[in-house]
Amino acid sequence: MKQALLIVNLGSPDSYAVADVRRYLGEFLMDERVVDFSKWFRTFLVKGIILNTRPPKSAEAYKGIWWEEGSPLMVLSERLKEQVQAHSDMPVGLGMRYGNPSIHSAIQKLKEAHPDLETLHLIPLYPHYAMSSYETVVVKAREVVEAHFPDLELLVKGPFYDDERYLNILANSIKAALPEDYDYLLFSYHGVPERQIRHSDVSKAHCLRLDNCCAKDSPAQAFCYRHQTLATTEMVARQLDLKAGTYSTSFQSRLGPIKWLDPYTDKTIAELAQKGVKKLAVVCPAFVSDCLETIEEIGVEAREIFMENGGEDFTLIPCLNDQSDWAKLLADFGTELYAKKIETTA
Ligand SMILES: C=CC1=C(C)c2cc3[nH]c(cc4nc(cc5[nH]c(cc1n2)c(C)c5CCC(=O)O)C(CCC(=O)O)=C4C)c(C)c3C=C
Ligand SMILES: [Fe+2]
Ligand SMILES: [Fe+2]
Repeated sequence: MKQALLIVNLGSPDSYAVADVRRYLGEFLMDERVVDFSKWFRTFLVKGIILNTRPPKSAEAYKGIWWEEGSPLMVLSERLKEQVQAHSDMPVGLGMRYGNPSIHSAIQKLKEAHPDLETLHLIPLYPHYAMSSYETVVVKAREVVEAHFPDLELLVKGPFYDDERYLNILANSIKAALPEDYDYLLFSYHGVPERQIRHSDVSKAHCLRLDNCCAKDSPAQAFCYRHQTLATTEMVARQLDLKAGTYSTSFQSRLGPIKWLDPYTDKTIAELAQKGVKKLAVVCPAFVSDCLETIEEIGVEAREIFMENGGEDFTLIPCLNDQSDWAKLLADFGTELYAKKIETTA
């Protein structure tokens, strides 16, 4: 078999032990595309402050969501890989940007099983472009291939937030999980610092520099997480025939005192409850697998905020996880031709 498909997700700690969580957070947050300050300031912030304070709290949160087989993100990614394999003629591998199995070990495994491997189709498991998610996977995979597998051709799938098939699958999965009777649907995406949106703007004149930038056509949109998430909400809302005023977008999971994309999910949920929304549903389309950020931050913390502010019924819509139509789409992405060069802002 000369071609293989590699799907790559974010990764989780090996266990919820504090030492494993510290190691994982260290690798994650020392990534220059995640904490994008100068090396000395990143080192001071991450190694000097965050790794001395955050791991016990994060470990406790991981413990609360951990399954018998492991971290939900890992288990669901593994199940997804199996499903994709069931729909694909190519061998399918699974790698994680941080932690295990690394991208290197995933490619190694494919190469060992298929020594004649010539072409690797890489699909970062992120629908949207962000330097801290999609871009860092692509850059890492290129580094690994260049350093260890120089004869391997690497073809990269671009962000697929606007692919009609993906949007159909997402809309249908939301429809299937929405209660018959609900008041409001919130689209909550993982946040990113606003400085990262400006950094990824190739024109350096558009994103968060013009009023209403994300609604204005620009080459910057190919790399603008804010544009791509807002567009996802609108395209899904159209498919679900949602009425204005019954849905909106917010951003979750911020870290530290700098400005992240707003509106923030926690504040939005409190405000919705205070304004009289009683039955709220939340979907998290930046995540393709349920994980700490969906199960705990939305399923537990956001639910509490909603109830404390007068809400009555809270539904967390599951991620696409290992559902068959989604796995088939990934297999189809793998067999389609991605010979065009995928640019990054790197
Ligand atoms: C500067 C910090 C962070 C940026 C920027 C960031 C972007 C980003 N992250 C995801 C997806 C996931 N993040 C997850 C967990 C997580 N994220 C951060 C920080 C940043 N993320 C931290 C510190 C953590 C760990 C948990 C914690 O301590 O709170 C996860 C879940 C992982 C799991 O094991 O379940 C995902 C998935 C995206 C898509 C993104 C940019 C768009
Ligand atoms: Fe994150
Ligand atoms: Fe934008």
